[in-house]
Amino acid sequence: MSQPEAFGRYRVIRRLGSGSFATVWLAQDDLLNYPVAIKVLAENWAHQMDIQHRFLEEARILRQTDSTWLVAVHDVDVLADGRPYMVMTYADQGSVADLIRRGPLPLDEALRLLTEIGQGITVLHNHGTIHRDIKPSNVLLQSSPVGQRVLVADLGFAKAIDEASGFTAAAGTPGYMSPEQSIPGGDLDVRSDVYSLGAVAYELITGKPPSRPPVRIPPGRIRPGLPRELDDLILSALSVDRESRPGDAKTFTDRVRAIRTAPDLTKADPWWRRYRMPWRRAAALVTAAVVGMGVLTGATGAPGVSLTTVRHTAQGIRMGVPSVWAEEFHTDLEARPAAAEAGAGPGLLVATDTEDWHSTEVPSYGVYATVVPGSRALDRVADPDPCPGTPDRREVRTDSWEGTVWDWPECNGNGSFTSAAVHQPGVPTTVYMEIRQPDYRPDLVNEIIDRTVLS
Ligand SMILES: Nc1ncnc2c1ncn2[C@@H]1O[C@H](COP(=O)(O)OP(=O)(O)OP(=O)(O)O)[C@@H](O)[C@H]1O
Repeated sequence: MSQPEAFGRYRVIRRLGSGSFATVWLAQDDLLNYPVAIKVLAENWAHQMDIQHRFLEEARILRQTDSTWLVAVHDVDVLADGRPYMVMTYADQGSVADLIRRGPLPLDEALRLLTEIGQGITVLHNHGTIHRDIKPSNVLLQSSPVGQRVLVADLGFAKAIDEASGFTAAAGTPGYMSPEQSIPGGDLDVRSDVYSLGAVAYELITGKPPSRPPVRIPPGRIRPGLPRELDDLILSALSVDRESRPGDAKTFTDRVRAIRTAPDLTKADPWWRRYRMPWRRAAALVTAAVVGMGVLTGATGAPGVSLTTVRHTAQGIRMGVPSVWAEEFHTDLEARPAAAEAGAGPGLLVATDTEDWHSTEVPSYGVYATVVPGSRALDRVADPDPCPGTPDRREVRTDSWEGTVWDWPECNGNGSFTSAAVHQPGVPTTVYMEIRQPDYRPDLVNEIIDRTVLS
């Protein structure tokens, strides 16, 4: 759409962006000398009555609710060609999605934003409306004399609560929408929005949206040191069973507020979290802070590979991991069933993707290690079939370690998979390891085992 000169008395300045149904323009109200955002329904939708109805319904809800926490609609009108438009508050500071992209937010700021978003959704729930598409890009930010203000926007999917309990078409954004929203015909209530609030909370705090439901990894695993109540609240909001979620946006928001005002909150945020920096650097600092990390470069038995030493003090284990794999870590990952049955506790994982480590259908490269009491043979601790086919079996014997290794040089199209059970000569403690590599290198497996130290 080329830039129009004006919509009524509003002089167009520039395009702010386009979504699936509309284009939004920045314009100036010359009469009141004030900037506004104007959302115009796209031409190809303007003659579809249901879309036009939904567009006007969005404007009506925003006009009727008239809340500090929601984008306000000042006016609606129709262009000569039949396209309706609405005149809204201009959010001059982008969206929460832009903010998250810039790096981790200090915990207090993340919780402030979450409280304000929750207040906006509470206003909608009190009005009898379910938003159905809460996500960081639909939460806008506006500067105000008292600082930055949240404006919940984009009610294009919003629905009256009493209509939503009957047949409801699937709508929402994957990653943020509740499991029941993806079922066409499913009946919805305000707890679908509570799920999305949980997903936004997860992303505000960790920098990434939660995995597909069921979500099992608490945000505190990714950002250690969070108050326990916050982990519990976010995981409960993300429950597949909506009975286990907080009952509505107000209940959720009240709990966020209580966590935010608890006296020891600042202790949960180490000094370096109070500064903005790219997520990757912050993640490296988390690794350093929690497991203790040093980088070993130079001569290693595996040429061309620089190893990062990671140490997990509580489990008394130290490992060398190729630095390029040391992107994420998990200090407490449950072992696979066979190792767990043999007595293995949760172990240390350092990998490119820690979320789906146990699925060999998903690419992830790294090392997992856990300790099993006693001298255990590999076939007593390793799953026999993490990958299709029969593994290559070999024995390892170094100065420090002896044991057995199974290698699947090619596993489900996602590189190689190695299981190993090793112990120090004469010491009745077994280390069970899994190593996943993009290209199979047995010399690197040997190197990783050789450098592992138990204390
Ligand atoms: N009131 C506003 N002030 C400033 N920018 C806005 C405002 N409303 C929308 N925008 C921006 O305009 C763009 C288009 O918004 P729109 O709501 O049409 O779609 P979207 O949310 O990006 O996508 P979709 O509707 O497909 O989910 C977005 O970049 C949005 O941030």
